[in-house]
Amino acid sequence: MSADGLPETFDVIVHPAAELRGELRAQPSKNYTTRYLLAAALADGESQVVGVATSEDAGAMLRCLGDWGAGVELVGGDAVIRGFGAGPRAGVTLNPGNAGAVARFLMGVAALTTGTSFVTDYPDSLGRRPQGDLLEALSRLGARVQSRDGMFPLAISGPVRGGVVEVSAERSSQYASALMFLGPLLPDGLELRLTGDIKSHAPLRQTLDTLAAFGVRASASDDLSRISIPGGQAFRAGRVLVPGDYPGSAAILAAAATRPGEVRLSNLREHDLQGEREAVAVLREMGADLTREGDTVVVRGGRPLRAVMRDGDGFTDAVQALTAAAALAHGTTTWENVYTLRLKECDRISDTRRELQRLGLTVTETQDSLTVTGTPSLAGGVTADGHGDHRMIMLLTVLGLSAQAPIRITGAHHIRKSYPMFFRHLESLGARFEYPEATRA
Ligand SMILES: O=C(O)C1=C[C@@H](OP(=O)(O)O)[C@@H](O)[C@H](O)C1
Ligand SMILES: C=C(OP(=O)(O)O)C(=O)O
Repeated sequence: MSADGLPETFDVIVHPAAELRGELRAQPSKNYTTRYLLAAALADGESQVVGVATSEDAGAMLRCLGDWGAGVELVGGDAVIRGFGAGPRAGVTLNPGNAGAVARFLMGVAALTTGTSFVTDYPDSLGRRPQGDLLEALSRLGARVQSRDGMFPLAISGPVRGGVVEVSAERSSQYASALMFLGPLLPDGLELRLTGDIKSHAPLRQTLDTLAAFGVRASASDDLSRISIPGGQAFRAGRVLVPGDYPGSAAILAAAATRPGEVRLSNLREHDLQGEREAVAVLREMGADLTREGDTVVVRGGRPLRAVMRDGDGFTDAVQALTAAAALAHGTTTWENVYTLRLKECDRISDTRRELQRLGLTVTETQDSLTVTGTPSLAGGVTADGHGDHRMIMLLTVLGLSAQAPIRITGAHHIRKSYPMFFRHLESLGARFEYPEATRA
């Protein structure tokens, strides 16, 4: 049994829910947890990260930082980190599990060491995601890199001095974020030139925000194509509070909007750099009744929804949750500029099309867009593949709550990558699930 009281691996059977009603506190942000933990480890001295996520990705970051020599202690819901400053241990093999952001951020910092190796126990997911753009930038800075065609397993050795370097931001913003954690600790700092059509601006701003929270100076052009980080700086140990998580909460909001009832979701601050905050506005544009009372979003669900047409890049980790709402709306929704969804835990364009078609929906895709025609009456009664992807599992779960017959989702334990209490949270709102033995690894 895990902390959520569920078996180690399981499928989930989602039963239709007549209504969802109650109050929840949004879980801690995934993106801020990973950033604050890393920044705390890069500081000399002891930092307190208050209210850290308990997901597998947070666990992966804690494990890797410990392996590199940081002191890691969990006290209640907080992490107390004794940092290694600019000196992570050399000759260590890190395993970031299936956590893309964790892997990339650590790969950047690895250039401080005289050798760090990276392996993953998710060869079919993280093992297939591209790392070449970051490896290229590191090697241009003078690091020695080895990889399997730009993918895991890989090895990185410094030291490097810094200077001007280009990095592509077309496939992921995580490569540039990785270099932003490295830059302040290099003698010459980094002058980053982000090339290509820059994707995921919001996480880049979260990285800048994190540097500032740890006393690191950095400046960026408005379009983020130039980021300047003076060298010879130190991360300043301190106490930081992790805000609520918008990407995971987007799935709760979508569920609440598509079922009758009333759900209050707290711990979602209005002024926040998480791009997935936009899920609130998108659901409103679809016709859902969402109001805000301070940090609480109140959803009065069950109103008919209508399709929208949106550039989805600004809220990349909420696209799948919002696709569930779109699949239950009148009309045809298109998410444009979402090519990078193909490079996440699964191909979130083609795999999503396949799963929605299996549920009887009309879905089309282009290289960088996904289009779904909604139906107010979803039959259900099928088994859908979770593709080992937490956000696919969230999407299918939201649909199951509105279907006429139960939906089984395979490999549903992968929800723990980012939102271990997802099913428990929905149960507290009145949803009903069964957790049979997993039929997918
Ligand atoms: O920097 C981060 O923490 C993240 C950046 C985004 O990735 P991309 O930059 O690859 O879009 C996002 O999808 C991921 O979940 C977390
Ligand atoms: C893509 C995601 O995470 P990562 O890139 O960190 O694996 C996500 O959380 O949806």
